[in-house]
Amino acid sequence: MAKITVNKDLASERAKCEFNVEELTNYLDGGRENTARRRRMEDKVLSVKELRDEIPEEYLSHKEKYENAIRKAVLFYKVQKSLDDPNQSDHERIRNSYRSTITSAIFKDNSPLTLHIVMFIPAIIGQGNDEQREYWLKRAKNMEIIGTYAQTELGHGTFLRGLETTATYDPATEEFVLHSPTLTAYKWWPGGLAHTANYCVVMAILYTKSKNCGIQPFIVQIRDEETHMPLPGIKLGEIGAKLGYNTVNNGFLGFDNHRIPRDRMLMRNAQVSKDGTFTAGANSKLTYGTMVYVRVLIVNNMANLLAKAVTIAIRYSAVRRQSKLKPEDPEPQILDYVTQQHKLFIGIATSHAYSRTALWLWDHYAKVTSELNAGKLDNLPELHSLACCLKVLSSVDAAVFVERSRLACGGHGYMLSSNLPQTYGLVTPASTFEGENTVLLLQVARSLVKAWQQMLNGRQLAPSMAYLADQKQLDRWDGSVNGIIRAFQKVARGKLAFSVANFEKYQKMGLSREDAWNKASVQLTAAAESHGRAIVVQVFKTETDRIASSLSPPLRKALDQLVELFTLYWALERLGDLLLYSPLSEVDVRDMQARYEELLEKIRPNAVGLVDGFDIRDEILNSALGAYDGRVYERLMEEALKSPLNAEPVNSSFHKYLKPFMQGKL
Ligand SMILES: CC/C=C\C/C=C\C/C=C\C/C=C\C/C=C\C/C=C\CC/C=C/C(=O)SCCNC(=O)CCNC(=O)[C@H](O)C(C)(C)COP(=O)(O)OP(=O)(O)OC[C@H]1O[C@@H](n2cnc3c(N)ncnc32)[C@H](O)[C@@H]1OP(=O)(O)O
Ligand SMILES: Cc1cc2nc3c(=O)[nH]c(=O)nc-3n(C[C@H](O)[C@H](O)[C@H](O)COP(=O)(O)OP(=O)(O)OC[C@H]3O[C@@H](n4cnc5c(N)ncnc54)[C@H](O)[C@@H]3O)c2cc1C
Repeated sequence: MAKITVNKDLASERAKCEFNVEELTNYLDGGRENTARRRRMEDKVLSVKELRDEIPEEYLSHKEKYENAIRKAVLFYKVQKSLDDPNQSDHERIRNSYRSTITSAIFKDNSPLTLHIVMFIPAIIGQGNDEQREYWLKRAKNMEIIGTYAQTELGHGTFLRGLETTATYDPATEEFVLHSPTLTAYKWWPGGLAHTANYCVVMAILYTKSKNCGIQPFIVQIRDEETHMPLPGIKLGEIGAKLGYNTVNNGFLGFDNHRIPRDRMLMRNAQVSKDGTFTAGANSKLTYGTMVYVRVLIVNNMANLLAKAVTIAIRYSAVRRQSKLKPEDPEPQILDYVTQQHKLFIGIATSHAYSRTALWLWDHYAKVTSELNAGKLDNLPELHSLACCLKVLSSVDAAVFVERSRLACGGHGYMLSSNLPQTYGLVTPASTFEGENTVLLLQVARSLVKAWQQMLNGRQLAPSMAYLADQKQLDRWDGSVNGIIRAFQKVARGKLAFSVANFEKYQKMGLSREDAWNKASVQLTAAAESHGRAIVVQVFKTETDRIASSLSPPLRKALDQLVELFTLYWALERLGDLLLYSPLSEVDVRDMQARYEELLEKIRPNAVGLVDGFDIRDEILNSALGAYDGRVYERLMEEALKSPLNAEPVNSSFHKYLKPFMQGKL
């Protein structure tokens, strides 16, 4: 194997690291064996030369990008399938894949098969009855059919009860007639819908016996299995170029009285019998289950994407030298500027916070799902609320800290060859898809207001909201991490009390419940956000304490520093709230600021070790700035030379336009 020459600054950073990087990687993976398994899988995928791009994706046309993505998606699927362990349960498979970022080595802008894996198959599992699962899952898992999840319409994404696509049952033929009555009823956005999928789960308003029976899922064939032509009565296309996700093949779909057999309604929850009788499910919101599942997965996805961005930015900051700290000294590494540490170390801590939270949430999701399967629905509302608030916080924080990582790389962060802009393109839509963030915060607020009323009625609250019933004053600020967590809970409680009071005040003033809710909604979403912050900080601390207790002291210390940094960062960001709702004094604030700065200093020697610990290979980082060897300038030039414009010394446009223009002939 060729010897790698590592940039000397990066090499000396690695020599400084106080803990064992491999131990950190094992901790993140959940054990040495998991690290080994992940690496074996990466080795195997990366050994397939055809999965690499010869021409960087960014220089392909829109059409070529899609065709290239499909070529790789098929090959990638086959390699992955050959590595699949059939003895793993679905729960284990997903949990074990939480640290896998290998998809990024193949697609800078995501795969056109994502929706098949992430939503189509889970929708069949969650919404199909036993018979339907038996038939459709086999076909979907063997990739005999490719599907997507078609819910959003041109006119409605958030408000599902406002969807316009109808599925009207015709008992004479025992068929549903799918129809898009208006342009705004067209399905719009589903990934893979344009040219990839031949089936999809369509969410439509069911009408039977002339009654609106709410939104129900239908499995609908949209293309011929042989020719791939759209079926009669189906209008399909691609929605066009976007900020990111350009290889995901998002599409539109319209129905012109398209008929499907009765057994294509996914009937795990609600059913329509042959004569058109509708039987409702135990809870109509079980139909929204696929979204809850993906919201849970998104938390982890955000942690992984942020780990990528911050790895690139930290390594670059160790290599890049700029300006002067002291006139007599050489230019320092930009990582020595405390402002740079302030920009980036929080990204490392945030990725850790959400990867711990994501695992905690996944286990909780699995527990509640098995309860739901046994007909116990009590914990569904709390799961919905948790999935909403953690999806919101993780997507907002990831977008902020990925963009901050990009900005921290100066001009070079603007280059596509840094892979930071594309990474931003992958995180930012998560604030919109699977439930627009404000809307989801309002769902969280709704559950909090309900909990508040339950508390006033002396009823027990769901565990994640139990702190609301803690009436004890926080009479002394002790500044400890646990003390700050309690203060965050007080903030959430105080903001909720304030927004409930406002909501009630507006109603007493004569506003309808709905108008009062709307008027109080800025405060309500702020309370929901604070509730989410309190949960993330607490889960990060308790899960780190629980899992890291067996680690070596130096690694334990480094992880505790990240937990403390994360806690202090948010305390300082939310000073106004803490001053309002906790006994924080000016002296305490100054103390926190000093501790925060000390922490940056303590983390500084470990910064490169911490991102090395994420163990994200160069092929996955896909970045001229972030490669392990730190050959930043050489790689930037190598990538620049790949620009098609550099293939010839004089471009033909010179002769065609520039020259005649400069000579006054044009
Ligand atoms: C298998 C995978 C394994 C490995 C992964 C491998 C490879 C992939 C690699 C990485 C991928 C990993 C992760 C994913 C990352 C990225 C994702 C990729 C692509 C994303 C593509 C995007 C897809 C989509 O966007 S699909 C469309 C999503 N749309 C939405 O989310 C719409 C949002 N709107 C709503 O949900 C609802 O309209 C609403 C806002 C909730 C309101 O609904 P409604 O009006 O009906 O309800 P009310 O407000 O009146 O509330 C009534 C009542 O119901 C309760 N409620 C609401 N929702 C739920 C629910 N879901 N569950 C339970 N209960 C619910 C609500 O709280 C109210 O209760 P109360 O009356 O008691 O107050
Ligand atoms: C990259 C990407 C991939 C996607 N993939 C899919 C897919 O595979 N399948 C699919 O079905 N959909 C998909 N979607 C669609 C996505 O789910 C919707 O965009 C999302 O649910 C938001 O709906 P909307 O676009 O209609 O926004 P809107 O609901 O119109 O939101 C616009 C604004 O109105 C505000 N607003 C709306 N309702 C309220 C309210 N009640 N109270 C306060 N404010 C409100 C929002 O906060 C926001 O500021 C995808 C979207 C993106 C960006």
